[in-house]
Amino acid sequence: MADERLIVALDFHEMDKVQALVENLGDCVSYYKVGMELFYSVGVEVITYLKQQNKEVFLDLKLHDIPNTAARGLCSLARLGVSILNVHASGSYTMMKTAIDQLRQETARTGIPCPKLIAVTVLTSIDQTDWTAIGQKTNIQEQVVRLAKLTKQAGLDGVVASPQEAQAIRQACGEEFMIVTPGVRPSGVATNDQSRIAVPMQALKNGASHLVIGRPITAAKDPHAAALAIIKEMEMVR
Ligand SMILES: O=c1ccn([C@@H]2O[C@H](COP(=O)(O)O)[C@@H](O)[C@H]2O)c(=O)[nH]1
Repeated sequence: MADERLIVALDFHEMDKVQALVENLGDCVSYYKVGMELFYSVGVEVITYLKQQNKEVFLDLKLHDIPNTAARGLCSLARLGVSILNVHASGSYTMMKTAIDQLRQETARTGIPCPKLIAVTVLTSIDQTDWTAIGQKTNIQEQVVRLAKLTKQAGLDGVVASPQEAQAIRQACGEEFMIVTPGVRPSGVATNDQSRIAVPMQALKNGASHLVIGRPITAAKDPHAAALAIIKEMEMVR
């Protein structure tokens, strides 16, 4: 049976690959993430398909723009009926506050269910070398916690962060705050371009509310078996 804390990233650009994977995983996965590759290739069709399959959708387009543009973009995306949308926290407190206020007003006005809005802190692919090269002087964890607190103050529902920072965010932002963690790799599986990683059990122990996992499932020889093994590991932490 599905563990609602697992979100599988559908990083494909063809609908037939999406359909094959969703059929293969069946009832063991109830939540999918649609990112730029898939949405820019296929568009709304993939959201319609996943909702027809009774799946929840995290539409991961990571908006990063001036407050009005980001907020209006989110209001347009909310019409798709997805469960989670996101922005970059580095877009500023003002952008996040404008975004959540307008999203709540617009969904209340139109009767559309309001999606959760979360903010990306520091991408899980970024390591200390990348971090220093873009001119950052603080350590990554301090910056992640700073952005998580700002996200909470702006009124958003949670953040995207690495499992390595989940414990510090949980302490700073409380039990109700969503902590969605990509950068999850079962033991012995390729890390690919991820840097700040943890195994599924550790991510949950650190306080993650949801795990986003793509290639360890989608690129596995047997995706169904890979998903079941991850779910079994996750079930050890409740
Ligand atoms: O900081 C971030 C934000 C988003 N992602 C997304 O999560 C998945 C991870 O896929 P894997 O194949 O498990 O690495 C991917 O869609 C990213 O765009 C992230 O990895 N890190």
